[in-house]
Amino acid sequence: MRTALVIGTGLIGTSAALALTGRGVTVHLVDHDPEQARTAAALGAGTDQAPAEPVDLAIVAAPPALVAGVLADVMGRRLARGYIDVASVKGGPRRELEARGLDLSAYIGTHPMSGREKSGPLAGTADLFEGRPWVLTPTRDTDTEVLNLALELVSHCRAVPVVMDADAHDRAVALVSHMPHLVSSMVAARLEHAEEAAVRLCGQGIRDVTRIAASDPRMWIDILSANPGPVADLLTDVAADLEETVRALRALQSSDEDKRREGGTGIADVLRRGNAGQVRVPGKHGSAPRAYETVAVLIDDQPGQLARIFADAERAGVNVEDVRIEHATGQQAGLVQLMVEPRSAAALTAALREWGWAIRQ
Ligand SMILES: NC(=O)c1ccc[n+]([C@@H]2O[C@H](COP(=O)([O-])OP(=O)(O)OC[C@H]3O[C@@H](n4cnc5c(N)ncnc54)[C@H](O)[C@@H]3O)[C@@H](O)[C@H]2O)c1
Ligand SMILES: O=C(O)C(=O)C[C@]1(C(=O)O)C=C[C@@H](O)C=C1
Repeated sequence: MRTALVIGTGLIGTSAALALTGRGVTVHLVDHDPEQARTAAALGAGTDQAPAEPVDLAIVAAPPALVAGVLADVMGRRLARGYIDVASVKGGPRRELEARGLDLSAYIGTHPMSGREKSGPLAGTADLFEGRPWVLTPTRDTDTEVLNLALELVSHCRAVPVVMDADAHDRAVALVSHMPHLVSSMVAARLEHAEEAAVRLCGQGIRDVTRIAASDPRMWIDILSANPGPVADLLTDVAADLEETVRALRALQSSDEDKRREGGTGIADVLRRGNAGQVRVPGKHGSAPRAYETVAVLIDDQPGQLARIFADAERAGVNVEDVRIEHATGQQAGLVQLMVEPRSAAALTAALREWGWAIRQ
């Protein structure tokens, strides 16, 4: 691929454009708000000048409800050899395009399974998709050349291509993205009117559970409106679990010993099933989750501290597999948790301690 056109230069469009530009592709950027395209261009994602001739691949990264209309427009103007969108839902946009009577041989619906709770070009990063699944939904009518262009994009973004049927995709993301998003919002909603004395105690647990609740509601209304059935079915199952759990907790309040035992069994059951589901969440690069050991380092909230820790880990010959940072409330300090292979943990701890880092258990 030599040239691409990104339409919608928000978080996803800018991230893809940054990755493509980094691999030598000439990327043209357009947005319904020209200021967003200018910002993406200023970040090094490409040029906001229109292409003089059709590009190899047009990537539509507009909000889900607008995707079919934008695609129909760019396909009608023959702006590219191949067309993809990156919307979080796949069945609806395809049906809308079919209803418009368009020839869809040059189109593939796609969905990178990576994002952030932040929107706009400033949130974009070239490595956003690295190691993440990127779903492609070709049909038997799809041009091979267009499928190859889409695969090249996925490869430039260092993502992992996964081919699926559009409706199967929508059912799958209802489980792994859309239902969890609503549950996160519902947990976060409990905090809206909570007492400050409670809210100030927020630790990492609630941060993990509520991060995605900070996402743009307009985008999520589009997503959920395009996939209501599968999400409602899953929430019905969650509601049944909630009911069981409330019953078990009430039983734990009982003065009757048998009832308390029953309650304990009910709670243990939901926690056990949670463990069993959680271990199925794939680890980094889609591989099976691995047990890493954590080396925890207390740092001052000063510029450059993180870069120095990573440089020291490299100096110690240890690969950091994952990292998590906890900011201590009201203090200029943070706890950096470096996840490493168990066999490297002792060596890294010793090296960092020797080089003056404050190691915490
Ligand atoms: N945010 C995520 O985590 C995530 C992850 C994977 C896929 N997606 C999908 O990617 C797409 C973009 O999401 P985002 O998070 O980048 O949103 P965003 O709000 O950051 O960016 C969307 C951009 O589209 C522009 N836009 C709106 N209408 C347009 C139009 N008619 N023509 C051209 N541009 C238009 C907006 O001005 C904005 O710059 C959505 O379809 C979303 O479902 C999002
Ligand atoms: O990590 C996040 O912030 C996301 O919400 C990303 C996430 C997800 O659910 O994994 C959200 C919606 C997208 O369609 C794809 C990815």
